[in-house]
Amino acid sequence: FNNKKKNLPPGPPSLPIIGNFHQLGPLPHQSLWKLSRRYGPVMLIRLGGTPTIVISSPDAAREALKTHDLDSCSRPQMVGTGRLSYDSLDVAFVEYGDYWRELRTLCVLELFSMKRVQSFRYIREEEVGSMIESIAKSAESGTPVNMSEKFMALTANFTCRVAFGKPFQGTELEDEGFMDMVHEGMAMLGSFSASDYFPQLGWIVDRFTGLHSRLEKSFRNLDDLYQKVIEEHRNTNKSNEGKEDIVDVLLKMEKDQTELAGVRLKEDNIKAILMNIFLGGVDTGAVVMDWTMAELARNPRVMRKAREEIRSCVGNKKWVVEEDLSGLKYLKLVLKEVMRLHPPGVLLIPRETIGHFKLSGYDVDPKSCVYVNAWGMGRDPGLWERPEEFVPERFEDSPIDYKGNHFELIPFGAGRRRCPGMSMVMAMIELALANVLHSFDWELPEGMTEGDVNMEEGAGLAVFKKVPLTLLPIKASHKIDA
Ligand code: HEM
Repeated sequence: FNNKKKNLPPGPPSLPIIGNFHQLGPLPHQSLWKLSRRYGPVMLIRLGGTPTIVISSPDAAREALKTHDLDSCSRPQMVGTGRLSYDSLDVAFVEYGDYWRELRTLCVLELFSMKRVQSFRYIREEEVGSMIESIAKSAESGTPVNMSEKFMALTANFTCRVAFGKPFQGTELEDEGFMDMVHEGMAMLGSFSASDYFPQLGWIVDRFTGLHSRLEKSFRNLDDLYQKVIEEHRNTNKSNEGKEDIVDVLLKMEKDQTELAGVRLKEDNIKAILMNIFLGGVDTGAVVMDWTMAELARNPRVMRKAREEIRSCVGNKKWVVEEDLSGLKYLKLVLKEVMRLHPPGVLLIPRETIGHFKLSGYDVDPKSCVYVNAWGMGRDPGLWERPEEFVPERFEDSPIDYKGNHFELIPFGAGRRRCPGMSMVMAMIELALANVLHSFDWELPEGMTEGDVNMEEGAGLAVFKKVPLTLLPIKASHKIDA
């Protein structure tokens, strides 16, 4: 009766019990985009018993994430995210409240501040340097490079050094299977657990399908890893003025008896924050670089133009350094175009509504789940000319950027839950790509043409290239000073 009085958003009919689950398919962002072409930019579906609003237009996204920011800024509490965040002690998946507000402030001011990003500059330069040197070996022997692997190792090394003070490659982190743990953790965060949607009986399904034990195993592996690193930090009396890693900062806060929402910060809070850094930072940065090189390999004109800009700006210097980056205008346009076509978090991180509000004239109830289809908006022919084509010039005289103010391009989200790691990750991505293009010319492996570059997407919390990208590096023909 109540629903009859409400003006609910349109949406596809749903089945009893499962709702619209059967319509999600292996790549839900693509299926939801197709459905929203039919039902409109504010669409209501049901996932099990959860009403879910799917937003697919910049106007509706602005309304939800800016006008009604406070009403839509919580997160749904899920089994996977709850377990891996030590019962919601993290910043990304915890529901809205005092704890989130205080932890978020701490992240913005302390952990991911510009000052902190700058303090990690030497790590970015060293890690990009070692990646370029390892690619140079393949160039010398004429061997194609698996770029997807290279970028993943780069972001993993960078993130481990930033957080733990040591890289992942060549340390026990590599031997203990750190990368597998991160990927499994990402899979668990992105998994659809039956308990989330069918509270009464879902747990039986989760036990039957093995999801429950997989999640427990993933939690235990990650927990052991954090524990070891925390103990190592406690046991070494290092004086690392100016070279503090994130664990150092968090342990200092614990020692200073820092409180979050009236509760003292403890080991579990530290571990939950580390989870956000690893599971938020490793895959996302790597997939952006991977998609960039794939698009450049398919579009030699763009590759040439980006490379020429870098080389004319940097000249004969061996390395592109951070001071050079502000001059690389075209590279920045290339990255906007990559974020348009390949935002890693295709549906952002789901929100949960707190209060009732009207969205484009429709009623949205509290406790509804909200997905924003950033991927769909990036490919909407009503918003972009020839949307499937890779044309960085479209941003040339446009004010649009990806920082959360232009709702047609929001790979980092918008509003109060916008990504706090943006500056940290973009500094790494720009430096790495600029050096990759400066040091080498890139060719497709023998027998391949531009049209053969596979652009299929693989399902995951960060949507990756299904087929890894392999390219042949040729040492740059221009003279580079040693
Ligand atoms: C290209 C790389 C990245 C992309 C595309 C990305 C994207 C996103 C998105 C879409 C959200 C949700 C925003 C919203 O709900 O409006 C988010 C949240 C978040 N991201 Fe990122 N992210 C990236 C890298 C990182 C890195 C490197 C870190 C940490 C070092 C990080 C930490 C976080 C955290 C902690 C949140 C939760 C914020 C909150 O709920 O208050 N992200 N990110």
